[in-house]
Amino acid sequence: MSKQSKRIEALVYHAKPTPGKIKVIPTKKYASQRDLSLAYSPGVAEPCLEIDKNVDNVYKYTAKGNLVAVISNGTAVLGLGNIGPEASKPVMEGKGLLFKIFADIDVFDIEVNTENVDEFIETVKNISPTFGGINLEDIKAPEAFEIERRLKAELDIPVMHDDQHGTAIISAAALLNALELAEKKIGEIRIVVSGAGAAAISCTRLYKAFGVKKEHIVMLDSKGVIRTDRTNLTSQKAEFATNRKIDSLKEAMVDADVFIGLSMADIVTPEMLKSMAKDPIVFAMANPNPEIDYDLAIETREDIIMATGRSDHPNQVNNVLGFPFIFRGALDVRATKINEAMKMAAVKALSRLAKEPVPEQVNLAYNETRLTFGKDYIIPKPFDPRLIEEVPPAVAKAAIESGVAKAPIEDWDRYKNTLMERLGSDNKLVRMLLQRARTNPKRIVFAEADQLDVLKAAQIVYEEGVANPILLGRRDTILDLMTEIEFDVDVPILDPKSDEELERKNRYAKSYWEKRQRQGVTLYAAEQKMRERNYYAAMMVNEGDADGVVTGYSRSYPNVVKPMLELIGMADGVSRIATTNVMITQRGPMFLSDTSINIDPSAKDLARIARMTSNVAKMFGIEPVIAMTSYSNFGSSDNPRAGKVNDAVAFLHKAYPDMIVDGEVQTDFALNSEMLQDIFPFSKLAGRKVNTLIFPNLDAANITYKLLKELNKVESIGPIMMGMNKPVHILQLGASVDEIVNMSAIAVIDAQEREKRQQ
Ligand SMILES: NC(=O)C1=CN([C@@H]2O[C@H](COP(=O)(O)OP(=O)(O)OC[C@H]3O[C@@H](n4cnc5c(N)ncnc54)[C@H](OP(=O)(O)O)[C@@H]3O)[C@@H](O)[C@H]2O)C=CC1
Ligand SMILES: CC(=O)C(=O)O
Ligand SMILES: [Mg+2]
Repeated sequence: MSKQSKRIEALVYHAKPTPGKIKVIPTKKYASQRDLSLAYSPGVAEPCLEIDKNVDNVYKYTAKGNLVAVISNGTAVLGLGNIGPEASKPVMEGKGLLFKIFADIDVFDIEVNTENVDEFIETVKNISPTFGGINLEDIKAPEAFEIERRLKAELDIPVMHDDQHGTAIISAAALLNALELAEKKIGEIRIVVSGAGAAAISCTRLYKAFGVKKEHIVMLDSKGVIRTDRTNLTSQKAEFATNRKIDSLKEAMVDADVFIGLSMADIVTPEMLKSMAKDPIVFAMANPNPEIDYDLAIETREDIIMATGRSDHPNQVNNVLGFPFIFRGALDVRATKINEAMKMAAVKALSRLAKEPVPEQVNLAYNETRLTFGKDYIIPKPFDPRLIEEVPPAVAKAAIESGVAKAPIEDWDRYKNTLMERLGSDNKLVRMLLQRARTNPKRIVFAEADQLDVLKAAQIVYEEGVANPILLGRRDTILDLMTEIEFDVDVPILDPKSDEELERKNRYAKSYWEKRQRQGVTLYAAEQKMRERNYYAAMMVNEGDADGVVTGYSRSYPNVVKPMLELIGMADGVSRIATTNVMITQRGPMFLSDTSINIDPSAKDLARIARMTSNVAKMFGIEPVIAMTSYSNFGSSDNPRAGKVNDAVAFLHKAYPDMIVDGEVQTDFALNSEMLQDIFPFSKLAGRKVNTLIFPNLDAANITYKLLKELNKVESIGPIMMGMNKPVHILQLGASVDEIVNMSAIAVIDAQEREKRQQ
């Protein structure tokens, strides 16, 4: 994507469909008059009085305990400088979004219109009763130091200037790991720090606390090397002034072991890198563009360990890895501060996590076969679900031990469970899916691209780099719609009904005819068939002109399945196709099968459906725990309908003893592990969290998934086709744009998986 189109993409992302990135959602019922009389006057007076009696009750009756203020005055926004409060708002909203998706913390972003330190402090103090914590952001040095120091002293809720401490924590964890790889001792390294602002000063202080020697540090600001003989240094800069008689970054870099960039883009040259010591460690963390381009640095030195603040290269050293989890831990024990012990605990947790085996889910999200601790993986990835399990408990423990926790945790297992559940209902899986598709996009045919929603989805997957769409349908309609939605790019458009691309169409017809000429198909009939979009799309995949198909938006499911089965067929060893839907529920992703194809599957079919669904769950990086559902429990009914499910279970237990599957079981027992454990302790599901439900027939599966979708507004991915010979994915009639986008990502990943298996 060109710089210009990235720019437009970013602007459109922020502008549409609703300006900005954050909104407020009520957490209580508000449907009836009764609800409103509780939510507001008169009912609301009761919690007011309770809080008036005891101010700590504010944590019990209001959102304070989970609410963080992200506050800036816009004086040091990323590496963009002093661009003012309004221009800083997108960054602050962005932090709000990250707090929410990574740690389920709610945020109000607050942009304050003052550069005066006293006024700023007064403003924050005056609004602090609303919040459980204060994240100061993008405030320039040296004012940032005084603002943070005074607010910490004067408020009894955690205050952290993230550019200082978040960055220090993440980069220290990465530095410790990089030094381990380079086999260098922290007490011996020579380090150059470019930048002497909020981030650079705090990072360097923390490195010193971990053992870097002061005499081994050279720090630079916009005026050059900070030397002891320079006049008018701030006290923070003076802390790191060097006795060495050098003037420039170029001189400082000679024989340095580590470069820390917290200044601005493109100030480091390849020559400077070449002059560094063996196995140099370079953290170029200026945002959005680093001190030296990642690729240039890698090309320049083979032995480099390189990190940037960006997400599009390995080793993203960015405070996003810290603030959500640090505040989570601090809020959960009602810490009055974020102190050194808590910061150190976060550093250690992050550094340790990078050395542990990476869960398959993370490999899948980044399309890596095996991420392992090494030069390209010195710090965990932001999408790693272990971050919320590991970092907040470490921070919370340190808060308790250092005596700043007002509500210490007693049951740590329970706490860890609540942390996991916090992320259960978000759309993490969808993010992972799109992220993974993006790493190796495939050519996907959209067989109904002349339908507005299908075309919109094709536009999104194109612009997000999820897939390379091929648009099939009436050319004029497609072109008109493309103009309407400003999808102004050069993607292939093919119209099966027209006589364009006759050579291709004839080729498909001939190939189709050759396979079926002894089944009564004439060449003429084959040519006619190729005018039909689904036949044409299927032939594109068969002939290797596309990697997958997404279709079915405007036709009934069976009408689309038929041509796909006829042309593409089932995969080797498969005797039945089926579908599964992934429902993104409060308790996490749930696989429901078979939602679209087999009306009344036999016991053997049910076993096959369970087996195929198990494979799809693994493709998502999820270890399947499967309940074979019914209206009865473990033989409690002798009706053949329940018996069928029981037989399927018996077959699976025998053929696949390692599969975690059991039943027949009612859905309430399946979903309530304690109840199951109490009454059916012998079950393989007892004490486990079921994530896959296999239904006894199509009625039950289809009704359940649609009910969840409509009544509970549960997001659904699918129906995902299982058992086809090629990546063909069929939408439900009238699927939404989001559903089509998700399905396209599935088609891409399906194609990626098949490619991997062939290699
Ligand atoms: N990856 C991450 O997670 C994070 C990255 N950052 C990045 O760090 C940078 C600084 O942020 P922050 O500390 O908050 O901002 P500040 O405004 O507090 O500090 C900026 C510092 O950069 C110095 N500087 C400017 N130009 C140069 C130059 N050519 N050579 C050396 N130093 C220079 C300034 O010098 P002077 O003192 O003379 O003005 C100042 O000391 C930004 O690019 C920001 O995006 C920040 C936080 C987190
Ligand atoms: C990441 C961040 O906080 C910054 O660049 O300022
Ligand atoms: Mg910042």
